[in-house]
Amino acid sequence: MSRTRIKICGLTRPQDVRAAVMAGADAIGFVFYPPSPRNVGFDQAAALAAELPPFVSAVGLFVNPAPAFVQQALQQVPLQLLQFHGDESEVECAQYGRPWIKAARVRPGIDLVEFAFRHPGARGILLDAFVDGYGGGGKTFDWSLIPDGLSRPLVLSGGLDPDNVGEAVRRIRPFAVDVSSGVESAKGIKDAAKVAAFIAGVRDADG
Ligand SMILES: O=C(O)c1ccccc1N[C@@H]1O[C@H](COP(=O)(O)O)[C@@H](O)[C@H]1O
Repeated sequence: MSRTRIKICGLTRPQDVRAAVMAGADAIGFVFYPPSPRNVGFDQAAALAAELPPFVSAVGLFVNPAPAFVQQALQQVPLQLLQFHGDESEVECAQYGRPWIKAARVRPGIDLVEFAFRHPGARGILLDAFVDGYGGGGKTFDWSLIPDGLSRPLVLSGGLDPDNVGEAVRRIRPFAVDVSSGVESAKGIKDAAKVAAFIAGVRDADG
């Protein structure tokens, strides 16, 4: 069984970056979306990214961004991956020439096979619950809506936490999991014990 990759998203403080790294996170996420309570500025994200050791990736999360905004982020912050969490098209996501993943906001009726087909350049398809405000809502979705054989690495997110992530990994066997709300004490403030418990839950399920 391969090791499920783990991204901890919405980091705003250096101590939270260190806690995620110490607990074994593979990637951390910076939210570049001003309406989010987890939004960070480019200078702030660059300082946080400087805390990262080798082989831990920095992911930039965007929601329907203006191209100049993404270009500026790329100039100031060493991002290994872009995460598009809005209504961006394949062309809009691909224009930066960087690896990217695309979030689908899952609710009954969505055709995830067709969604993946519409984003052939995405390195992975991230599945999140359909919530107001595009994401980070701490809400799970009906995992039975996930089709077999999505033909792309699947990143499972949406309302994951230390209590349910083991079941999620055992049932879905995603390539990776992504969490924000479920490891927080307040929005944008990570709880080191919850981060450690979340990662332990994934590792336990990996077997
Ligand atoms: O974290 C945010 O504030 C956010 C804002 C806008 C779009 C996405 C956002 N976060 C992503 O949402 C999912 C689910 O988060 P949660 O664990 O349910 O809180 C996750 O992929 C975050 O990266």
